[in-house]
Amino acid sequence: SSRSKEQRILDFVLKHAVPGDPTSVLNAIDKYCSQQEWAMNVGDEKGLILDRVLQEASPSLVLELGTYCWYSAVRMARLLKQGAQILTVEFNRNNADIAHQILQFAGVQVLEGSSEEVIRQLQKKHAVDTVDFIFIDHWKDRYLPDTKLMEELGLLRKGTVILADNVIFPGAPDYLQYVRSSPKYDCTYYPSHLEYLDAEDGLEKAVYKG
Ligand SMILES: O=C(NC/C=C/[C@H]1O[C@@H](n2cnc(C(F)(F)F)c2)[C@H](O)[C@@H]1O)c1cc([N+](=O)[O-])cc(O)c1O
Ligand SMILES: [Mg+2]
Repeated sequence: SSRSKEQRILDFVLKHAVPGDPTSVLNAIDKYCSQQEWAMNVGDEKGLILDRVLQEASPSLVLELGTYCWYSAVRMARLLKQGAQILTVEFNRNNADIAHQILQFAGVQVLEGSSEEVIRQLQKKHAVDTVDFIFIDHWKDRYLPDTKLMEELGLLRKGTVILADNVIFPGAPDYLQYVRSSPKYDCTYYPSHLEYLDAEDGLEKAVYKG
């Protein structure tokens, strides 16, 4: 029996998507979450902005904070160049377990962090030097502390792109204020709407100037 909403999303994907076809996985999740049960995926409207900003950056290493049901990991991985990788961070095991099946189903390969400490372990455990593209979509009060931590650990290089979801709703006001007023970032706001709803939301791109 399906216990959680996330399990029901997985069931719908396994039933309606085409194995190895990541776009069909995205379409299935968007269909389910817009018609049956809302869920906090970045969604198709903001997803198109994510697609464009990601392709423009053409990253070799992507870090995602906040895996949830792997919608954005699948969305990004389907556009990566050969050999590029995604490190996505999720610490709520059942989310990660449920969604892991979605990932394999979509034929997408990503490394998976398992705790908030992953950021500290990136350089040692994952042999990461610097990150090229970061998609931040986890707890909104963690956006700023985690960005500052990545700065302090030297994970950002000149040109690293940080794209943050939900800067309007639920909002990350301290993060927005910080990147927009810091001389270390060039910021661009992309207006959009909350996934599957009409409420205003948007993505903020902050390019690290090194
Ligand atoms: O709260 C929202 N998102 C929070 C998302 C949270 C997800 O990120 C994981 N995480 C938390 N910390 C880490 C890390 F990285 F530290 F390990 C990973 C959590 O386990 C959860 O799966 C949200 C809410 C709304 N909404 O409309 O309410 C709309 C949205 O698009 C949203 O993203
Ligand atoms: Mg979000």
